Amino acid sequence: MSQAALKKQLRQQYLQQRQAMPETVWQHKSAQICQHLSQWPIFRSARWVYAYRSFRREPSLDALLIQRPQEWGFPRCDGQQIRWHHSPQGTNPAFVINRWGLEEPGSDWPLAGRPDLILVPLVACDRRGYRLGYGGGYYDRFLTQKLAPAIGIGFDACVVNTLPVDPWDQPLDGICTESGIYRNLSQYTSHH
Ligand SMILES: Nc1nc2c(c(=O)[nH]1)N(C=O)[C@@H](CNc1ccc(C(=O)N[C@@H](CCC(=O)O)C(=O)O)cc1)CN2
Ligand SMILES: Nc1ncnc2c1ncn2[C@@H]1O[C@H](COP(=O)(O)OP(=O)(O)OP(=O)(O)O)[C@@H](O)[C@H]1O
Repeated sequence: MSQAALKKQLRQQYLQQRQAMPETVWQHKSAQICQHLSQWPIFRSARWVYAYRSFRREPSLDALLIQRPQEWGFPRCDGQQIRWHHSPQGTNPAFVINRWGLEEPGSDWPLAGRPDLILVPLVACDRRGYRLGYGGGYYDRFLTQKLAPAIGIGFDACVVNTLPVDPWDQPLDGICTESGIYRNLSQYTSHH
């Protein structure tokens, strides 16, 4: 099987597993992830945090977005690139639903500042920090800029020993799951 086909198969497997998660479990685990992040010094001292809107049962960061008067950047797909937009404070701008059904900032929102921390949604991730996403290569292209620590956000069930790696894959600097934050992924012991 080609590497692309293998990645596709793994992507389907992990997405199916995640979609089967009951909503209450998803809410509880998302809240745990938000709790870990909100207590993490690197998060607390970050001014600009690049985040995402939960899609297909990705961990929800809503509890943080509400709680923290931080400067948040959200991704908008513009051709092959991600553009990061700022959601202005004190207002509640309506996200736009894009062609995948994903919530994006409007193209007229102001651009975000340079990130201090990047929260990267995972489909799956391995102990070396290599991740599997939706297959668009958006984060791989963006993370080559190495603007800030990139922390994968996912549930324990999506962390595996090894994923197939392509030359363009950018390893993450850590992950946060419902069981904690792992800067050096070798510290991560399986929770499932
Ligand atoms: N919440 C969230 N926002 C995000 C991302 C993300 O992973 N999570 N992205 C991270 O990149 C970007 C969006 N990337 C995406 C890439 C592909 C598909 C998608 O659904 N693709 C089709 C076909 C894929 C294929 O060609 O095989 C599909 O899966 O059906 C969705 C989002 C930017 N915003
Ligand atoms: N730095 C880059 N420059 C050009 N193309 C890239 C780059 N990084 C990734 N790509 C392309 O993007 C696609 C990424 O596929 P892959 O299956 O690794 O995506 P993914 O990591 O799951 O997706 P995503 O990063 O969107 O979550 C590949 O077709 C690859 O050729």
